[in-house]
Amino acid sequence: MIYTVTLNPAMDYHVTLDHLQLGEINRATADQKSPGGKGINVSRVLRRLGHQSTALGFIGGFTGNYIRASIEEEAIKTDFIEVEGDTRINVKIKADQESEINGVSPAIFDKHVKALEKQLSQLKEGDTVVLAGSTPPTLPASIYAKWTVMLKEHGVSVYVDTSGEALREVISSKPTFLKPNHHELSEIAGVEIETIEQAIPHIKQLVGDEIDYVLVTFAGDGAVLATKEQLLYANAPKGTVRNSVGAGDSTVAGFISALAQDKSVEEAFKTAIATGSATAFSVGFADKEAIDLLKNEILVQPIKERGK
Ligand SMILES: Nc1ncnc2c1ncn2[C@@H]1O[C@H](COP(=O)(O)OP(=O)(O)OP(=O)(O)O)[C@@H](O)[C@H]1O
Ligand SMILES: O=P(O)(O)OC[C@@]1(O)O[C@H](CO)[C@@H](O)[C@@H]1O
Repeated sequence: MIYTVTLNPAMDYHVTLDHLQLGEINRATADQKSPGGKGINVSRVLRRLGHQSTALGFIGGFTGNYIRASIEEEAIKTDFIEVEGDTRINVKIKADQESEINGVSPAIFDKHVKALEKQLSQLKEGDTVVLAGSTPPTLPASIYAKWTVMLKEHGVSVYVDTSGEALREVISSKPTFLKPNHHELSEIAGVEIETIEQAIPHIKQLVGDEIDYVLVTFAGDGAVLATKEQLLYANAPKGTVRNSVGAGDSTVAGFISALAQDKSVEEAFKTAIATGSATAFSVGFADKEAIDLLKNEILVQPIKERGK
């Protein structure tokens, strides 16, 4: 079974306007709400790719009810822990450029964490868990690392997509899969990384730290996937970006989907990038038809390192 964990879900409120004028009243030309948070997005894209998953995490209040109802409507299983405060609202502004204001998590207490840990402790060999998104400020940044150790001891594959301190902390717990974008890789490495060439030693270091799959995305400039045996590059297909919210989550879902169908690592990488780009080129999330079409535009090739 596949489980996604979203500790800090959100009702995403997307507003479109021609131009954002700070310090003025801005009037949207369109708006839309959607259930969000990285793990929840992974569950939604997995569903579109034909896979069932159970969405776990903390939800509360009217926004929490909205999230549960909307994703259950998409036939996604949920087993959320209820918290007292309202799940946050994240504002996604699409004007001349994209801007985001992510809200604050409701307080999460020990009893909530214990309830989630009980669920996670029941997972078995062969299960897959996605730990995705920010960790609420009332929880230690080491929480993903702690759970990764416990889950891997139970034979569970652990996919992690997070940022900041939680990302730095999780590396030593050896998750199965890590998906930093190049800005997050810079944070891990402590140096600015702008090119694939600059990224390679740091990506190899993560594989050396015994992470099975390290997938680093460079938005429209392609991506690198490293395993112990392979170092691969994939181009990103060309297209008009309509919405980059959830593109990274779609990448994770595409990778899991292909491996769940016993596809090769190269095919999983190609599916991951096609799924990420199909979402970037869509108004909402990618659908399977768009993903399959984009796969034809992606070439996965080994990276030849200088002097080797
Ligand atoms: N300009 C683009 N052109 C084509 N594909 C894109 C573009 N931007 C993003 N993507 C697709 O989305 C994937 C993830 O993008 P990115 O590197 O921005 O990761 P991220 O920051 O985790 O994403 P998110 O926007 O969800 O936070 C890329 O690997 C690519 O497949
Ligand atoms: O604040 P976090 O947890 O880092 O990210 C949350 C978020 O921006 O990520 C998703 C897109 O990846 C959105 O649905 C959601 O609003």
